[in-house]
Amino acid sequence: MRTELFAGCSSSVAAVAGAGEAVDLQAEYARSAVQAILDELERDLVGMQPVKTAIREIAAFLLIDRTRRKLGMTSEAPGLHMSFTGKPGTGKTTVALRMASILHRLGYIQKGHMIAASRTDLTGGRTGQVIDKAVGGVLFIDEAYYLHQAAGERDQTSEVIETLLQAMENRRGEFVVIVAGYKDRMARFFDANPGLASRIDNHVAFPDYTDEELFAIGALMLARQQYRLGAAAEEAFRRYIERCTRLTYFANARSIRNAIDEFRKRQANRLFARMGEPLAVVDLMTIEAADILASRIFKAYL
Ligand SMILES: Nc1ncnc2c1ncn2[C@@H]1O[C@H](COP(=O)(O)OP(=O)(O)OP(=O)(O)O)[C@@H](O)[C@H]1O
Repeated sequence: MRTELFAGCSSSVAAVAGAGEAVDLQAEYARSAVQAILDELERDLVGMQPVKTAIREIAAFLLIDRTRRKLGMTSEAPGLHMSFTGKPGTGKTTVALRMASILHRLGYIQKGHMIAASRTDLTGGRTGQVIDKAVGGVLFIDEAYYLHQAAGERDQTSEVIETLLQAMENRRGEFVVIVAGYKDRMARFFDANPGLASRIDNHVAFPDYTDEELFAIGALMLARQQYRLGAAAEEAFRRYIERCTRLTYFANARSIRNAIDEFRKRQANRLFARMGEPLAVVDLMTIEAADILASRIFKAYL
């Protein structure tokens, strides 16, 4: 039954030029240097296992596709456009940047840069210019559903989507679009824009971080800047996270980054008040519990 279905297709091994050759996938992989980016992703970003797995799978697919092409095997060009869904601060922009490097190293885009554009950057007849800038790289559109706006603005925004779709068609292979935003709003946006939805082949969901992951992200951010948490500060930071995640404007890792800046400022003021006393390196490095517990978050009724 299956052979009948495929009758007429030259899908036999012998039909491939160089069929006897063995492919050294390891060497192909090493040459692409994609492993380095995946390792960096693993090292620099806490948690996000489903995202890391999805990126690894996309990279594997593209590597195999490239290897097949090198051997002259036919296959349709892979769809490279992507959608990243998740709440604010879950790492979508950060991963999009890494994705741009992966696509570049595998030869799917010429330069590997990323242009981040919001609705304001794209409206007012500017879509073409933005696309020109993105050529050779990735066009990252955060909160893409704002392109689908209230009736009064519909003309402007539908023009953006039309221009984008035209460019995705006519300039295929020249740039990659990554649209990002909240999962439910993106789903509605895709429903309303089937033309765009049908051109996006890769969907990656970014989960919220657990409190433990947020703690590890904070510790990593501090260590990168040569700070450390004093013994009692660890507990204070955990309490901070517990409260922070309950705020309506909580934005995952971004809130943690802001918190760290806040702690650093308080530490600086605490040390400044000790003017005249000698300061040890460890003093300059240490965030104490007091630097955290003075946060407004502990005063607000939560
Ligand atoms: N898993 C992680 N480990 C370490 N740092 C992280 C992680 N996720 C995000 N960050 C850091 O948190 C900050 C916010 O991340 P990013 O801007 O990528 O989020 P986003 O999902 O694009 O947010 P938004 O949708 O609001 O733009 C960045 O400084 C990023 O490096």
